[in-house]
Amino acid sequence: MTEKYILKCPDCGRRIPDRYTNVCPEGCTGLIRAYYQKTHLQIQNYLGVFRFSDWLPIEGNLPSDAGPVTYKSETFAKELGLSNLYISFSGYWPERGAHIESCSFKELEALPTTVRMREKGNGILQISSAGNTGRAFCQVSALTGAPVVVVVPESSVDRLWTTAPTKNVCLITVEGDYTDSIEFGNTVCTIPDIVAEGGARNVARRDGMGTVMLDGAITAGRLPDSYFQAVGSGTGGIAAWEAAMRLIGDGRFGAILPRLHLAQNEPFAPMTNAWKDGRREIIPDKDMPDASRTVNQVYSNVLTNRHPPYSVRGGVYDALSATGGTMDSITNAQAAEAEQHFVDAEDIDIDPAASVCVASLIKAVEADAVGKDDCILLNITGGGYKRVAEDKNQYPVEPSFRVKGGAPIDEIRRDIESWANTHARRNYA
Ligand SMILES: Cc1ncc(COP(=O)(O)O)c(C=O)c1O
Repeated sequence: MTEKYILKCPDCGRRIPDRYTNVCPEGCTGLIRAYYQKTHLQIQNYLGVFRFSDWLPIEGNLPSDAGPVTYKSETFAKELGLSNLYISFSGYWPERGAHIESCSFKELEALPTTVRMREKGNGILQISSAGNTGRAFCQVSALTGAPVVVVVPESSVDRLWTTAPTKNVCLITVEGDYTDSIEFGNTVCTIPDIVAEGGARNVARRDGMGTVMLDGAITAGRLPDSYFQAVGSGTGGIAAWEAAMRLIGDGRFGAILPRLHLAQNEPFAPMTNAWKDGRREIIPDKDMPDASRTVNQVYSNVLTNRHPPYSVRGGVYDALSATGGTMDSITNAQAAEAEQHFVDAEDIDIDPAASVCVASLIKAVEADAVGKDDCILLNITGGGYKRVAEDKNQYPVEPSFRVKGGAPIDEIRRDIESWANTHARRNYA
């Protein structure tokens, strides 16, 4: 291999040229994966996530110090009786060197994705989000000037802010939930020059998230025995598995895949239900009955994806199978209690999704599902909201368009087209 990386389809094995390609041109459904020329990871002399450029599907980088930060826990670990608990924190906590100002690991996806579009694509990224992913892409747009179209439920609009002013964001709010924003986002992508970011299918997104596992293994000096994360789409779990396979190939971090412990939030836990039933398929009536009501009853609504990449080849089911993984579901009360416990011990506020993850660790410890001396990587996927508000200005992102209940895109198509025409060809950093 002479190129830095190649893309391959897991279904037909075909090698795919990267033109910001997220699906196999043969029509296969599996998740395309990136294979890197360097099997030995060398930390690059950049800041943040770009330190791991060897294993990111990009050539360049961005001047950002946002990246995952891993440290060995003392207080919380002691309270749980764990001797080897590593916390990977993706958020804002400058005292620990954590500088993700949009406060979640979604910025680890947004940074390399923006570079990949600049290098391999030729369009404006479109992102549908329950809030955190949208905010991450707005933040990267504020940093680089890259144009983005973000679609969120109206109720999430307060989550859309940046720490620098944005000039190239087209924010569209829709009446409804996360699924409604995904559906409207798909129609927005029928407009020329607007390109779906790709979600779990986007290798830059997965490998950006996979840097949590890389940073964790480098800090601990080995692959962890267990990895804990709260999931909505499960992309972070898939990414952790893929990164762990690369680390095994590197040879310096051990030869055993970490066991994935993924958690969802009751009463919306379709992947947990399917996995516990031993199924590769999610059966909507069985695994997420009354979804439009239950998605509004959870502690963390970023975990309410109704179409997760669970069954597809290279998806969550395969990641769990390969790692001997587990799936748990956490009640709102367990999440709230775990959050308080974590905040008191570690002294930083965390995202509700991270609280779900902390609760799943506590349950696993209580059930002896992990050993007291196991090397454990706890992915705190978001936090530091209070901390960032103390240090930084926060600029709300104002909606450009507000779409009322099920209104067709035709009413605003021309306006979005003209926005795209004025923004598509602007250069950005
Ligand atoms: C803070 C936070 N944690 C966890 C998740 C779940 O991530 P995944 O897409 O890997 O399931 C999300 C999704 O938006 C999130 O915002």
